[in-house]
Amino acid sequence: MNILLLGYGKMGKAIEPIAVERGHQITARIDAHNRADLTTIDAASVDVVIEFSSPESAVENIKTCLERGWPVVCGTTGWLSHRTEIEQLCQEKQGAFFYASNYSIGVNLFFRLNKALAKFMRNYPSYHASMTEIHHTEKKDAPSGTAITLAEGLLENLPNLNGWVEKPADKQALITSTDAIEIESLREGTVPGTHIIRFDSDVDRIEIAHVAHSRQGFALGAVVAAEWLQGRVGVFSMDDLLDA
Ligand SMILES: NC(=O)C1=CN([C@@H]2O[C@H](COP(=O)(O)OP(=O)(O)OC[C@H]3O[C@@H](n4cnc5c(N)ncnc54)[C@H](OP(=O)(O)O)[C@@H]3O)[C@@H](O)[C@H]2O)C=CC1
Ligand SMILES: O=C(O)C1=N[C@H](C(=O)O)C[C@H](O)C1
Repeated sequence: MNILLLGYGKMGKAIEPIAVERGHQITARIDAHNRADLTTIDAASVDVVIEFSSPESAVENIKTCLERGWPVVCGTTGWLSHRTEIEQLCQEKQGAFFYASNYSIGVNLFFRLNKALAKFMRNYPSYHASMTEIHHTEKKDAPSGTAITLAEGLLENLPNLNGWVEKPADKQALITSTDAIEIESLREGTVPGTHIIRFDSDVDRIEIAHVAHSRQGFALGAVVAAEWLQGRVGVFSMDDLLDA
């Protein structure tokens, strides 16, 4: 495949060697400085775009690619208030759009474990769910896209909860609102991505965690999604890929 890397920061640079190793070519590397090239590159020279840019630029980037007829694998987080708009454009253009808040297989297994645990905890209302996510200090959005997906998985399965809230930075202890999941976002060093789900009662705690050791898992997942998307039309997620 000929891949256009849209966003050539930490993720774009992690994706490139994996894509090449798997036999693909990088047609172009686009960042904020040469973004104008997106409209001039020969459309036929691109089989798929892998988009990891920034919350502020993702929507325009995706729209430009769909307008140009390019399938898009998007990993950028923090833009989902525009999701419906993008999905409608994809449908209108008969295009292909793949989105995941997290492309690593491990996190996608963890999403399923999280839902299963939530279902199990439904009958134990004395336990209250909360979450901590830890990322590197360059991360622009909070909570992480992955944390929001995890919160949605809990909310689907715990009817006594009515939403999620961000834990204020100056608050000491997590918990104890009974009807919302509190999400704590910590920014430390170069941490690639850690997510911890807790169920606390007055007497104990049940905890599950996913810890990424590097960006390799995210990058490999994005390339596999790009391969899978070839020849498909529609809007897709990791569940479509994993269950195919
Ligand atoms: N779904 C997943 O599995 C994962 C998602 N992410 C998400 O991916 C995104 C990118 O992460 P990361 O690579 O760490 O971020 P970086 O900040 O390291 O890189 C962002 C890149 O996007 C470029 N960029 C900024 N604005 C534009 C624009 N208008 N058009 C084109 N490119 C632009 C930057 O260019 P310049 O350097 O010139 O400013 C830079 O090359 C984040 O939203 C992050 O949360 C990250 C890891 C995994
Ligand atoms: O910005 C990051 O680095 C990451 N972002 C994604 C998110 O917001 O969930 C995925 C991963 O945790 C790394």
